[in-house]
Formats: sequence, structure tokens, C-alpha cells
Amino acid sequence: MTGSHGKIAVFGAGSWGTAFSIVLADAGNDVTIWARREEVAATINDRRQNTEYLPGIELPPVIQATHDVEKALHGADVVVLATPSQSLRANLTQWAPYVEPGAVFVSLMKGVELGTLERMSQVIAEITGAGPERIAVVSGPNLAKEIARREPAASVVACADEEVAKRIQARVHSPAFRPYTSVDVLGCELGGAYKNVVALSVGMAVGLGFGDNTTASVITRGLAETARLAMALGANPLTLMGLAGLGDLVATCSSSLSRNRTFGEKLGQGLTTEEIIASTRQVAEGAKSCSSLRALAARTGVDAPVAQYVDEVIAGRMTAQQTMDAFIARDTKAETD
Ligand SMILES: NC(=O)C1=CN([C@@H]2O[C@H](COP(=O)(O)OP(=O)(O)OC[C@H]3O[C@@H](n4cnc5c(N)ncnc54)[C@H](O)[C@@H]3O)[C@@H](O)[C@H]2O)C=CC1
Ligand SMILES: O=C(CO)COP(=O)(O)O
Repeated sequence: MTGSHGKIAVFGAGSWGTAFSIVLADAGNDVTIWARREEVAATINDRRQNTEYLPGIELPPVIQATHDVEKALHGADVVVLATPSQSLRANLTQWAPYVEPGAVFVSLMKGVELGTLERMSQVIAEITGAGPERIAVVSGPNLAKEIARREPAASVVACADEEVAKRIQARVHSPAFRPYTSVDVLGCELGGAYKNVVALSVGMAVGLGFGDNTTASVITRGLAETARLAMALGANPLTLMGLAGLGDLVATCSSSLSRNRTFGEKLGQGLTTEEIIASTRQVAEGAKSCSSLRALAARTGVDAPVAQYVDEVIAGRMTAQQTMDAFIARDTKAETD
């Protein structure tokens, strides 16, 4: 059985790479997933499941997996990237020579690189030399487990070239997954990275035993902070009110499936960053991006207390309770400042 659209390579056989492969398969593509570990590729091929990241979910027959980079990329006109943000640069440097000429990169990643403070689309451009018309982002309220169960959801496909965004939109539109186009790559990427940091802060409030007033206050001020930075860098404010902004923020901050919110809850309960990281294999991007977003905000001259306080707790310099006290004690001001 083959899909009608052609072949897409998906790099990263974690929760989201695997769940998004189901969307791609349902949308009519042939999918080859590249897995870092050979045994994960073998399990997908032999048992039709990714038992480690999405146990119990049967994968369609058009999904194949391999550990061989060249084989994964051969004949693929779209390359989907779904690894942790902080390892993209090193990974892509190895993969780039095997990418088909003209292939479009689609980033699913929600992080900002430490050190360079680059968004994933910027890292892709730097490593591969691809122009903005070959780099797209898919971002929205898309918790992997729900998408894998084919629960209905919407998302945004952003590319500076609207025609390319439309082409990718057609390739990812499945019976359960509704993509909208956008040309605001920056706004989508910052919305996706920032909501993870806000979810950490919300999780801390939950872990401390606080209720809906506290979490709604953190979510709303977190969105204000996201919009402040994104607009200062040139994003369309409406993007932050859309699926890749508010939509993803609500999903992540409300869901017990979110790794970032869960991470925050554990911090609120008094566990240390090291203890939490040691207890899971899965990535919580906000635990690193709080630092890069804080630095990006400082460089841009934007006030970013949520990123600042989350970064302090992650680094072990403040407790979750101290950050809640500090939020309330900040100098008072107008809401829209
Ligand atoms: N899980 C979700 O619901 C969603 C996740 N995302 C984003 O997708 C990206 C990937 O996240 P998940 O798949 O959820 O993470 P995950 O933790 O489930 O899987 C990460 C995958 O990357 C691999 N990996 C880890 N370190 C690596 C390295 N150094 N080099 C190459 N591969 C490496 C792991 O083996 C695993 O296959 C993140 O940026 C995340 O924010 C976006 C939307 C939804
Ligand atoms: O990005 C996500 C949902 O859109 C997933 O959030 P977590 O990484 O916190 O699980």
C-alpha cells in the first residue's frame, strides 16, 4: 500500500514524530521515520507500534522506520524535524548532505537554542543553506497522545512563502487534523517555545496546591509576555491570539499529558531539576528554553518575568513559592503596558 502524495521523511521517533507520522499517513503520504536507536526502528517495522513513546497505538502500513539516514531521506521531498531543539544543530549537520535538492524542511520543534538564541527555522537555514521558501513550521495545540488517537485538532503551517505553506497544508490535512496557513514563522515559533515555559510556571502553581485563579493569571500574563517579545521581534500579534499562541498555551497549560506542565508540578512539589530529568526520557523543552527566551528578551529590551522566574527555579536559585510571591510583589503597572 502506498500513499498518493509521495514520500516524507520524519526525523525523530519520539512521541511527536511518531504521532505526526500517523497524520501524514492518514493524509496520503508514504512516511519513513528515522529513529536514533536501531531497536526503535525495528519495533516500529515488526510490531507496528512505537512501544516506548506511544504504546498501544497501531501504526498504518505506509509508515516505515529506519536507522539509516540516507535511506530515510532518499526520494523525500519533505523532511520533517522532530528531535529535541537543543540537538538539532548537531543532528542536521550530519543529515544535510543526504537531503534531496529542493526538499522542504518542516520543523515540529518548540524550543530556542541555548547560546545562539536562534529559533529552529534559523538553525535550519544556517546549517542547510535553505532559503525561507524551503522552511516551514507546524505548531498548534497538538498533544501527541491525542493526535495519535485521531482526536480532532487544528494547527498552523507557517512558511514565509504562502504557496509553500499551502503545499504543506495539503500534505498534512487528514480526517482528524485541520491545518491553517500562515506566513508568520517567527510568531508561530515563539508562541510554541514560550508556552512551554508558561506551562512550567503553571505546573509549579498546581504543584504548590493553588487553584484556577492562580493558573489563569499565570497563563494570561504569560501570553502578554509572549506577545510583547514576539511583537518586538516583528511577529503579527494575531498569531499569538491563534492556534500557535493562545491555542497551544491553553492545551499545554491545562493538560496532564503535557511534559512541561508535569515538570513544573514536580518542581512545585519540591523536586529538583536533576531529580525530574532523571525520572523521564522525554523532553520538556521549556526547561532549557526558559534560559534562551530570558536572554532573548533581555537582548531585545523586553520585560520577561515568567521566563526569568522559571529559569531561576530550574537553576535551583529560587523555589516555586518564591517565584509566586515575586510575581505578586512586582511593581504595579497598567495591564496593557
Ligand atoms: N509530544 C508532543 O505532544 C509535542 C511535541 N512537540 C515538539 O516536538 C519536539 C520533539 O518532541 P517529542 O517527540 O515529544 O520528544 P520525545 O522526548 O518524545 O522524543 C524525542 C526523540 O528525539 C530523540 N532524541 C533525543 N535526543 C536526541 C539527540 N541528541 N539526537 C537525535 N535524536 C534525539 C529521542 O530518541 C526521541 O526519539 C520537541 O521540540 C517538542 O516540543 C511539538 C508538538 C507536540
Ligand atoms: O507542544 C505540545 C502540545 O502542543 C506538547 O507539550 P509538552 O511538550 O509539554 O508535552
